[in-house]
Amino acid sequence: MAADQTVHGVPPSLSAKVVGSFAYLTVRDRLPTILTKVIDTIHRNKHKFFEEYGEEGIEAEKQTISLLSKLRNELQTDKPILAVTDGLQDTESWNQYLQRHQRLQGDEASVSWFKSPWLYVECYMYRRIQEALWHNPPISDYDYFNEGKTQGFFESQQAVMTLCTYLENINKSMAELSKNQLLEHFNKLLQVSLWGNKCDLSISAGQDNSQKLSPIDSLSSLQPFILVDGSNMVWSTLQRPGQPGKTTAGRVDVVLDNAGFELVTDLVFADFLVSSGLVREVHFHGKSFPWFVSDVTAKDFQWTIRQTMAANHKWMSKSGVQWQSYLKEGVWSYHDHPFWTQPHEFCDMAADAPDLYATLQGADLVLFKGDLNYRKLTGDREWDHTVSFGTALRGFGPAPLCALRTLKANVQVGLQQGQGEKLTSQESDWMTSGKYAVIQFYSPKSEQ
Ligand SMILES: O=P(O)(O)OC[C@@]1(O)O[C@H](CO)[C@@H](O)[C@@H]1O
Ligand SMILES: [Mn+2]
Repeated sequence: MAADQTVHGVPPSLSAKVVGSFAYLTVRDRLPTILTKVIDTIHRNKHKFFEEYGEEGIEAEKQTISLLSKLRNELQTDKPILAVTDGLQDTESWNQYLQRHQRLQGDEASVSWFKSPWLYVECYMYRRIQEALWHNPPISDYDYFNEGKTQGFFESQQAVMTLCTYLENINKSMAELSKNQLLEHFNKLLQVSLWGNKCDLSISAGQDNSQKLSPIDSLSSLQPFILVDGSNMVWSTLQRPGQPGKTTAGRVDVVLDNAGFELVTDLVFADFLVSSGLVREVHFHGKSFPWFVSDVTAKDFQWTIRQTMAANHKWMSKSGVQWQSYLKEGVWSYHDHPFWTQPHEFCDMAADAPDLYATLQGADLVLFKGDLNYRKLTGDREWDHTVSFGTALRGFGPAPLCALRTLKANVQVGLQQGQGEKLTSQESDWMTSGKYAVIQFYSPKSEQ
């Protein structure tokens, strides 16, 4: 697919080649800032590497920083995108993707940071950071974003306690709840998970943006900022009125986004789905290495549950213990397929990661958290706002799905006629401020 023109009705990819665009400002300003913070973090932890690995640790720190400084220079001087040179399992896939773009864009020189699709170069930066660590074994498994993710969790403690208390009050009266009361709690916790996505360290280039306000009390004031609300279709997808051979509750897959408070909101929602009997099992999908500053890795997932268990707060620790046992029983499971840390638009998944596509086809509902997932669902292209979500998905539809996203990039589809123009006239940055959100549902069945 040519990246910079409308072909067969598919518009161009967002790109930094458009001077002044959000993609341009991200590649010019925010990505170098994030990269510099990674370099500073590694340099600041030099003593830890020495304590743990002696001189080898010091040498590894030095070599890593030199590789990352070279990467930053490539980025800032718009050099050609280079092949990945490490031995990770997805190296071949990344280099095939590069060759695909080199064929599309004509030659190697034109596949550069400011001339290629924004989605590609932003994902590529995070993969090159991992490559630098991979080349320096003593510190290869160091998580250079860990400090920001753990700080985000600790700074949100008040909100976490409020949320776990709210969950406990629901769970202890679950048997007496009417269907309407259940629906009310469902909608509230779905929206808490939606707004948890505001806590994203990539958009803030690492600046703290933990949850300070009560996640429940602030819902009504946030309601007007939900631009598309498909909650009712999410709810009805989970009802199983005598579906042939499917009397038991279903399976929900959650494609996670950020660690910290957002992850807690996802765990609380998943707890409610199981404890209410709506859902039999939940599969969580995270990232296999540090990604977009605050995205969840396996270590973050386990750490967050352990921290919640160990909290000096009755309902937090009760929740953490429950979550640990869900994992042990297999009611919950955690997966981290390499595809989630590759640059592909999701319409490529069936071809490029058929095993993952088949896994998602086993779900009754797939929730996609956050902005990057939304960009990949819609291909990060310059769609008109009134194009339907189904059109933008371009055939991606392993199961009924719902995007829970606060808007932090200038791609948004499925709006009413005039809705985008009205928002632009009121607030020019409505697509990138993180103030607005969508609960956007799509079912492949509805298209048959
Ligand atoms: O997926 P998330 O965590 O909600 O957001 C990811 C993000 O911060 O990174 C990109 C900007 O650099 C945008 O996709 C978005 O702003
Ligand atoms: Mn993220």
